[in-house]
Amino acid sequence: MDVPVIDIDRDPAAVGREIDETLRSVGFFQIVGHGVPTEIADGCWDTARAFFDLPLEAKREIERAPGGLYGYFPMAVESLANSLDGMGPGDLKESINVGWPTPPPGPYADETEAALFAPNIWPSALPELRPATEAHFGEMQRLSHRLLSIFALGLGLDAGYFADKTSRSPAALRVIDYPEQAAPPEDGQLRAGAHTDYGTLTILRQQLGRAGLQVHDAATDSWIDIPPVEGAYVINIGDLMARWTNDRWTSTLHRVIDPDAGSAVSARRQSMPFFFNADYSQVIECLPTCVGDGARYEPVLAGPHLAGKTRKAVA
Ligand SMILES: O=C(O)CCC(=O)C(=O)O
Ligand SMILES: [Fe+2]
Repeated sequence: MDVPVIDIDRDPAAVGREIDETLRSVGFFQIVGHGVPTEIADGCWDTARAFFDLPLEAKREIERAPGGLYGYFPMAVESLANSLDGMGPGDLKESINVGWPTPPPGPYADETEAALFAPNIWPSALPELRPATEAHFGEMQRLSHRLLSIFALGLGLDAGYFADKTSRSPAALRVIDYPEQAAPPEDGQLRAGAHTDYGTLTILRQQLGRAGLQVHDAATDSWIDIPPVEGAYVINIGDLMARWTNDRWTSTLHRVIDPDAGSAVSARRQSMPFFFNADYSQVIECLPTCVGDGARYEPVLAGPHLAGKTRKAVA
C-alpha cells in the first residue's frame, strides 16, 4: 500500500482520476501545488505554538464550554478511539478548535447547527491568534472547495456538483499539541487513538521531522507511516464521504503513535487538521455515479449524523 504525493496544480480531470484510484484503495494521499501561502500556514502554526506555550491558566481562559465545540481542549479530554465504541484512555494531546470566522447567516435548522456556528473564543494573552487562525481557516475553506471540485471530476460528476451541497458546511480548524512526554503512557494510550474521520474531507499539516501518523492497511493488517513532506498537506476522506460514494472510496483507519515510546523522553509533535463536512441539512444519499449494484445505505442528514459521532469522542 502506497500513500502517494499528488501535485494538484495540473489538469483537474487528470488529478481527479489519480485521486479516484487512490481513494478506492488507501483513502489517504498528500498534496503539493495547493497554492496555500507558506506565510499563512506558518503564521497559524507558529502562533498556535505560542498559545500552547502559555501558562495553563492563560489557556483555560478560552477552555471549551461544557457541550461546546470550540476553544481550548486541555490534555486527554478527547479519546478518538471512543468514537468507534472503544473504551480508550484520553489521547495525549491538547488542542485549539476554531469554527467559521464569520458564520453563514441563520436561521439554523436546530440547536446543534447553531452550536456548530457558535462564535469562537480568543485569548486576551495572545491577540495575534485570531487573525493568524482566521487567515488559515479561509485558505482551508478555499482548498476544500477546490478539492471537492476535483473529487467530483474523479467521480464522473460535474466539477460544480458539490458546490451547493457544501456552501455552508460546518468546518473546524484544529491545532494539536502532543507535548513532550517524560513518563510512559498508560496501557493502550496513544497520541491519537485509532479512528476514522467523520466528515467529507480532512486537510492536515504535519510537523517536519516528527513522524507518528499511521494508516491502517486492511489487506495486510499492518500500520503504514505517512512521513511529513515539506510544504505538503495530507488529505483523507471521512465516513460521510465514503457513505456518499457508496463505499467506492474508503475512510481509512488511522492513528498517531509516539515513535519514541519506550525511550526516557519523547519529542513534542504538532499537527494542524481542518475538518470539512457537508451542509447541515444536506441529504447524503448514494451519488448518481456510484449506484453500482444498488445503494448500500439509507439517506441521512449530514449534520445530525456527524453530531452523533463527535459526542462520543469528547468527555
Ligand atoms: O495529528 C495527526 O497527525 C492526525 C490527527 C487526526 O487524525 C485527527 O485529529 O483526526
Ligand atoms: Fe483523524
